[in-house]
Amino acid sequence: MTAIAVEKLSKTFGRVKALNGIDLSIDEGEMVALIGASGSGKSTLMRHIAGLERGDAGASHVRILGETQQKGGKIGSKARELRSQIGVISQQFNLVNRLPVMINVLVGILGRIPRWRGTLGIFTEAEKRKAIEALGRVGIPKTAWQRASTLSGGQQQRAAIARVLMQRSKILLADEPIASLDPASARRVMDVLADINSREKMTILVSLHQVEYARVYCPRTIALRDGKVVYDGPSKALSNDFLTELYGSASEELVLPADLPVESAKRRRDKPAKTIEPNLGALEPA
Ligand SMILES: Nc1ncnc2c1ncn2[C@@H]1O[C@H](COP(=O)(O)OP(=O)(O)OP(=O)(O)O)[C@@H](O)[C@H]1O
Repeated sequence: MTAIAVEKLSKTFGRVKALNGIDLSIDEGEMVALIGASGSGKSTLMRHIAGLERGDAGASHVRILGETQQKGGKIGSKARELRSQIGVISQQFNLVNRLPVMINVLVGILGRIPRWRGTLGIFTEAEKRKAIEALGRVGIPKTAWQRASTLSGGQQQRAAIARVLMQRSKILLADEPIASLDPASARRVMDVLADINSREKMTILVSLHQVEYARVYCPRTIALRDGKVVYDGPSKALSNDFLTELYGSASEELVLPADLPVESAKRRRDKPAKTIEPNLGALEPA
């Protein structure tokens, strides 16, 4: 089934045409990179797919899992329901710093439990166990009772991914998830995304500045320039020469990190990731 289908989507902010007739289709279970220089429209496209923004009036149509999310600049009647099928992570992590990691992860189920329970922060033992499992899945089960603010950037991003796992959404939109991370943390986050994609079959669209990560982790890349799709195809076909030609002077924005050990990252991706089993007894609050 098609997870994300975008037709003729345009978005104008004042005089800026942020999106200019975008057409794309992503099947369920794909992991696709979205690349482009700063200002090319990546975040704007993500926000439209997430249902957070309406496109210009016209012939546009955005469908999520076969259902209309917006059409001709109007939000569809199923949009709210569809929103729960889309998990979003971003460069900013969006965790509540003063709360324990566990509570931040449990926020992922708020859409599925009675509102009063969410408001009072009352979660069942089974829900808490699931949250710890999700933290185990992203490799940081022992951080469950730490304040979110005490985690490193890479750990915070993995906690944000655990929250999406709790949400049980079918699609994950990751808007520059590794932009503020050092290379080692960035690789760990990308490993986790690749693992979730292969094991949960979660559809992932991940925007990246660093083309090398797209090459290593995503079989397919969609490239934007000035709000238009200028490339949609296999990531391995994206040579530096091709990108320099495609982007001209803007290709400097797509710097390839020299220190990404491509081969070892590939080996890691091919190898099934280890799940760290949580030690529940050791994780009770002090
Ligand atoms: N809310 C807004 N109001 C006005 N202009 C906007 C708004 N959001 C985006 N834009 C403009 O739309 C264009 C695309 O922006 P967008 O943030 O989508 O690019 P991007 O590819 O995600 O860039 P970056 O890699 O720097 O995050 C830019 O020219 C930006 O200034």
